[in-house]
Amino acid sequence: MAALTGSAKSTWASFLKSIASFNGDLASMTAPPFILSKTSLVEYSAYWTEHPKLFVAPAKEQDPEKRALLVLKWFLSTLKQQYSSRSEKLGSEKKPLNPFLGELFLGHWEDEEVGRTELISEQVSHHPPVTAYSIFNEKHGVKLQGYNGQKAGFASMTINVKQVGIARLRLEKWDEEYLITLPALHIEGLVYGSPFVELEKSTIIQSSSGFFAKIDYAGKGWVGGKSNSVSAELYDNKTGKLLYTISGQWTKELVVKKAKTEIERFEHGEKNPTTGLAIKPIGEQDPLESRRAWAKVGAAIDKGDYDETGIEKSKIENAQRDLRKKEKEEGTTWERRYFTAVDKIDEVDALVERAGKFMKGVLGLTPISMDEPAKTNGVWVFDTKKYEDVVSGRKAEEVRRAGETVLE
Ligand SMILES: CCC(=O)OC[C@H](C)CC[C@H]1O[C@H]2C[C@H]3[C@@H]4CC=C5C[C@@H](O)CC[C@]5(C)[C@H]4CC[C@]3(C)[C@H]2[C@@H]1C
Repeated sequence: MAALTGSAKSTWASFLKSIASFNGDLASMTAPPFILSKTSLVEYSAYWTEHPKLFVAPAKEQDPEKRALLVLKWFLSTLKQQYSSRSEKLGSEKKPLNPFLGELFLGHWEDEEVGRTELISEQVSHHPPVTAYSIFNEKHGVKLQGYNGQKAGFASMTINVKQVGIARLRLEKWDEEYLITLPALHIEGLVYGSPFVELEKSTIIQSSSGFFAKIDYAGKGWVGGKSNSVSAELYDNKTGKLLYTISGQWTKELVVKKAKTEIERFEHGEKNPTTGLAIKPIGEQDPLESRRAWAKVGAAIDKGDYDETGIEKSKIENAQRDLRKKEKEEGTTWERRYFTAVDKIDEVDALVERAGKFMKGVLGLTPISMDEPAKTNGVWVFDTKKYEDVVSGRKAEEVRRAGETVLE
């Protein structure tokens, strides 16, 4: 985005002042119009699998060590989509719409090689905002599910965001599960009115077959480093041996090494184009589906009519307030359509413990710990029974088959 001029500059300056008194809830901030996106945060779950072939590849590999490397490669390939695709498309990071409780984003990717990969994303909590998702490719038995929220702070003209929640990848064919933690990030470029995401600190991937990856993130401020730098190490839990490293920039090229020898380079962008997500035409969507629910707000944002944006947003927010009031009076709570909150997930706890032992015992690092469930109003799991009820009830197949528009 070109440097700000005129009124945009002054509104941005007052916006920056307002962030300084920021209370930690990103969604509550009223950002200047030009930074508003018409995309709701509930859509961001789709960034996990815009390369369906990479998502499914581990299921086809019978060697567990190579499978763990393929999962690491897939994970690293999602970072560019998750954290820099909006800057690339729109010129800077934008502020997503704050999803209302129960908001849905449903779609699928059709790939000639790996078939259909289904996406279900639901805003399972509004205070604090938490999105839960389930993404699965039945044909290859690959299932990703997870949930996430954000704890944000503001310091020296930077918004610091810690992600709460986890992602879990399950490979049915190998009866294998991977625990994936989420990177911390901060928003740079605020002072220029051109915000973008930089990742920081580190995350891990722990596989139930005994492989552990540690992924370190850094930006250009880092020892002569470049922006969007990443360095990952894949270990064998049993022997403690370092098997592979993958390093480079998560927005550009990554180099895979076995021990010290380079064995592969891979990158994204034109060489590895993403697959378009197919969603139902708005007219056929459920009223809770994001693009239908926010259609009038999106149209107002497209027109640049910020008064109308505000009016249409308030209609949605007031309807939500009335719903919450009614539930309170009736002593009911909103029925999540696809997800259920539980206190704990035994498989996850086992992977957290295994990772912690390896980090402390072999790597001399502070073990990871799970966020308290209260931070995300529970630990959210995809409820297959609820899903099947919806599918059978809705005969979703026929509706889905009726012409779909593939997005850009
Ligand atoms: C609140 C202040 C404000 O509006 O500033 C405007 C600026 C655009 C900066 C703040 C917004 O920046 C956006 C970046 C968003 C994250 C991007 C990617 C992901 C990964 C995804 O898997 C989960 C969600 C997450 C963490 C997004 C969370 C919301 C972020 C931080 C937006 C900020 C409001």
